[in-house]
Amino acid sequence: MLMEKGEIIGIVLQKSEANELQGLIRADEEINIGQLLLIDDSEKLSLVRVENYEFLNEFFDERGDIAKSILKEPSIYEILDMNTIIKATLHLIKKYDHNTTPKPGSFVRRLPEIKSEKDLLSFYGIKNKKGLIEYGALAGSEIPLLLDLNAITMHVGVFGETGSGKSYNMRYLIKLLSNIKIGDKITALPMIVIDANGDYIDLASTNLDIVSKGRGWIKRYILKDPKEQNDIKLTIDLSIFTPRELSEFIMSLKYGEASYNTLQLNFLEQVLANHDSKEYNTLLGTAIGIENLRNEILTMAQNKDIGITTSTARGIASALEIFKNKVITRLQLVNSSASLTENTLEVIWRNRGLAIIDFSAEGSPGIDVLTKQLIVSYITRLIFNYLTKSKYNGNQRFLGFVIEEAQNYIPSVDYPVNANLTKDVLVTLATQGRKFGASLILVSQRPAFIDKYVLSMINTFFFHRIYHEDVRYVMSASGGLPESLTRNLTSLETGHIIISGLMSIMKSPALVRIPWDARLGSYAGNVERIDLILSEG
Ligand SMILES: Nc1ncnc2c1ncn2[C@@H]1O[C@H](COP(=O)(O)OP(=O)(O)OP(=O)(O)O)[C@@H](O)[C@H]1O
Repeated sequence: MLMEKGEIIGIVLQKSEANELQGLIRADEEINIGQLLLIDDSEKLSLVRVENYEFLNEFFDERGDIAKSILKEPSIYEILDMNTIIKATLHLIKKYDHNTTPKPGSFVRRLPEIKSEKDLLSFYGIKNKKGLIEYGALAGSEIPLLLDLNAITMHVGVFGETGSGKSYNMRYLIKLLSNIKIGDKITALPMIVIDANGDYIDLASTNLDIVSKGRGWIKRYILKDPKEQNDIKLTIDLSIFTPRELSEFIMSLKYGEASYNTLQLNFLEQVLANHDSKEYNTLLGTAIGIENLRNEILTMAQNKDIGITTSTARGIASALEIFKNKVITRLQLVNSSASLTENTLEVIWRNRGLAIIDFSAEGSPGIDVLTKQLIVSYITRLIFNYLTKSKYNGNQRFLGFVIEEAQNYIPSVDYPVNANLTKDVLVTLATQGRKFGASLILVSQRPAFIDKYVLSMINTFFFHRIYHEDVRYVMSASGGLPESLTRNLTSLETGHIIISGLMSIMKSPALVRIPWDARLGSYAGNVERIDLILSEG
């Protein structure tokens, strides 16, 4: 390694288990679990991760006189401080051009200062940065973590409790994926973002320049009249769905998921199946079409041979009325010439575009979870169809699909949402999509509520601070996150993230900090200080 080495902050005491060292570190050194440090054994360098640490003091004996006098006499803290040291467990993750375990007495150093690209390459032991993007900085240093863009199709999870910084991280990732430098060119990964709370919509308006260097097409899809230049009214084409799926959706709107009457469901399915799927947009997408369908059903109920009662038919008719009010009259969601189609995906691809589907109360007033699922299901199908057709025609395409509040679309059995419409198609996209260039980026506050099978297909994890309840689940699903790191996930600071998995060139989990950038931080989810706002005006 050619670069300068970081400052000495401690020494290695002994080797404990395989790949684990015990070390002593200065007490005034700010270290964090998951942070990387360098071990210097007479110029043989190794990289280690802080797996655990504790403060030790030679006076520590709770029954001793000194302990008692500490409580009586605060000034003794100074003496105590002088005699305190950090004992740390360090996990070996990389040896630089040697194959020996650092001996006791080796120096523990901070990570080096990186002054040039050459330093960066030698730090990571690589020849060039092709396909790699710089992300944040390894904790306790200014060294960016390098992420392998080519592993993004192995799917990504961004998990953390409310307020842990997921949206900011996602905005940062979108910024990076919108400014990918390849040679002299700046390009971008084509992306569709399901924006649950309007945290990304400014990227299509006031903060467009953050993402526009590598992109030629940036739009926000909303469910109200578009007023801004880059706004598009979202409409979808129902002919992509089966009669069963549409019937389940319509009956669920009235009765709740899985609480509908199967007789009604089956009958509606049968009636829809009698029509050509091309008719669905007029039949279900217009007030007249729905009126005709209702009449068709009520008339059929008169015919005793058909075998449904008038009350069954009325139940269906009333569900259709609710569907009309919620989805057609209010949201005007259906149109045979939909505003988002496979052709749109081709436009997104060609322009390295970004489509933000705004589900916030402002962009889509009155939208419910079921209708969000219908839309996500529709988009997932478009993506799958588009990418598979392109690949079979010899044109490999790539598309990143960011889904916030992923538990609403691919819930685990413990989560009180069924998501019949989205779950299967998203599982298919996760399993097969990677071959065709689909990259799922799932964002959630509660990874424990995401379907285990889908979670097992995620190969890169960005862990923010998570809830205690999620720890066990995360350990089993993420595969390979060491126990002490996992336990520490519940107390991570906002802005600190443990990154593990295929995209991280480190290959081993590491603690990374993402710098705060005020412009990137100005978004809907950003919580203003209540005291400051109240004191204004
Ligand atoms: N890297 C960071 N450095 C400093 N502050 C940050 C950082 N990331 C986020 N924050 C702050 O933390 C707060 C919460 O961040 P953010 O909205 O991204 O959290 P979240 O996990 O998306 O929350 P929710 O699940 O409720 O949407 C914001 O007010 C933001 O200002």
